[in-house]
Amino acid sequence: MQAIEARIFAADMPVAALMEKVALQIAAQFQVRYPLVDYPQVGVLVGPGHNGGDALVVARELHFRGYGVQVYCPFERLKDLTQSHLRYATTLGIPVQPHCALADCDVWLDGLFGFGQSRNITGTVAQLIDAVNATGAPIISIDLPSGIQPDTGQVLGTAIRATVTLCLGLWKQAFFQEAALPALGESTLVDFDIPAADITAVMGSRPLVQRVDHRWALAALPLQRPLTVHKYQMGNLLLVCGSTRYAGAAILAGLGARASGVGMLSIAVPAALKPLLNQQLPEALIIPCSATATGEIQALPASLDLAAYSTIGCGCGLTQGPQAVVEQVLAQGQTVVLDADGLNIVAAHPAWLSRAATTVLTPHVGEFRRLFPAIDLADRLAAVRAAALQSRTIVLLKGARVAIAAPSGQVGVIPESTPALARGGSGDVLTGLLAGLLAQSHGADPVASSPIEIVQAAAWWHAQTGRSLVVDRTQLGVDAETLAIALIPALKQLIVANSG
Ligand SMILES: NC(=O)C1=CN([C@@H]2O[C@H](COP(=O)(O)OP(=O)(O)OC[C@H]3O[C@@H](n4cnc5c(N)ncnc54)[C@H](OP(=O)(O)O)[C@@H]3O)[C@@H](O)[C@H]2O)[C@@H](O)CC1
Ligand SMILES: Nc1ncnc2c1ncn2[C@@H]1O[C@H](COP(=O)(O)OP(=O)(O)O)[C@@H](O)[C@H]1O
Ligand SMILES: [K+]
Repeated sequence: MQAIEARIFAADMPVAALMEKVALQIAAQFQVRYPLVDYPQVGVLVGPGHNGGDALVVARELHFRGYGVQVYCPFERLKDLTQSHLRYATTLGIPVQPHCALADCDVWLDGLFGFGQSRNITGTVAQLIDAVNATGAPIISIDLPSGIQPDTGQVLGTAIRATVTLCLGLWKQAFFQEAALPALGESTLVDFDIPAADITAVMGSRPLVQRVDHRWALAALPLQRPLTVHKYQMGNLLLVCGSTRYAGAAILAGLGARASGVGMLSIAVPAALKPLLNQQLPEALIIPCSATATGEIQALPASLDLAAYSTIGCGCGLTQGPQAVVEQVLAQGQTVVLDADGLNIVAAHPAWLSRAATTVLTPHVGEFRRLFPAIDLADRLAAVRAAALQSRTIVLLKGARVAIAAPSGQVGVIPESTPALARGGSGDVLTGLLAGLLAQSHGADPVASSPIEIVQAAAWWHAQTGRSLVVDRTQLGVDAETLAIALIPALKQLIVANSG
């Protein structure tokens, strides 16, 4: 944004005019959300840079509209434009205080720091932030909550916990980092007509980090089958999963795969699980495998032709016993999705990931650390990209903001999700779902989506299904089986809601 802004100013857009244009929009949104009758007293936090300048323009507008405005500015040196706005506010009679003796305010406007923040916040400024947070009144942050590092989302010592954040122009990366989530509140983008040419000049035609939205995701799903297909052209998926100890993981991955619409589903499990799997998934071909005394897969049947499958999903509920099975699967020439114990096994054998075909790894943070111990997770987006580049695989990092990176360095983020998904088994559903979708992309459709687009679509669909279940069933009601069964009705709703 700094580079884009520099281009706009170099093209002679006056800095003050851009600030005015943006801040008037913020003032308008402020008045809609916090009308004068209910929120007559406004506290405005002003920083030394242009974030503070924005805040002062809003303060001036709110003053003219009849709000009681109190400005807090704990800085002596301000940028020139910010200083001008402060002088004018003072001449209008708006009270300005340096620090923390806070008046009773009904709502706060946070204009301390925006995208120019990088240093730790200390002293009076930190005290001011903590004191405002402690008031319990709503806080609107301009651009970013002050104290949030714009790229990594890390808290710089302390941070405003915003009720609403109005992000200006383009989403800053912090909005997709888990570290920032508690500070962001409801986040909205304020568009101020950045010329597309300036964005492209700085970011290229395709930004390296992108939000996965409904347009991308729905376009990547195989919603229209060719009229004359047969089942093997709509994906032939093999799941290798389960153990006596973790039988449910195999069922949940199977239910996820069912929702993908895959043409043919086979599931290799320890022989003892076959009746259970048959009962739960009557459409699937259950392949009984020899088992160890502790109920883990010992070996895949010698007669099983792994090359016949378009995709293999491996790892859910496997335990760490079947190492040779994971090695055998990765030695095949088709797309492999590796999850859970498949990841834990491969962490000790990274060379197995050197393969020509597509590999998708779906670690949560713990599995990620075992797989990529040298990669720092403080910046999740940078970390997932580094992992994809290092392993030459597609890496899906699970969590509150799922991030998916391809070996090209491209990263997609799922911006909306729900903590209701933080529950055993919901990852197994995702693995089955995305493996089933990937299997279909090797079918009859000549304009199939790329693997990363499909993985992103699966993660988006999974998260959206969680969100829609919360609406019907509260955050307590999103167990993994319910999630798997809800995938299709939720997809229907998503298609209807986003059509036209
Ligand atoms: N293009 C756009 O999107 C538009 C942008 N606009 C607005 O401009 C904002 C960016 O403005 P900005 O560049 O002046 O940076 P901003 O964040 O206000 O402050 C940086 C100042 O804070 C200081 N400072 C930093 N950390 C500190 C600390 N811990 N403790 C103490 N001081 C600290 C830092 O000092 P320095 O590090 O340089 O010593 C510097 O003086 C942007 O977020 C948006 O609100 C709109 O007006 C128009 C459209
Ligand atoms: N706080 C959260 N908010 C949103 N989604 C979450 C959160 N925590 C976990 N998830 C999602 O829930 C799923 C959990 O997967 P995983 O940890 O593999 O569970 P399991 O192995 O038990 O199935 C992942 O899709 C992950 O992204
Ligand atoms: K701010």
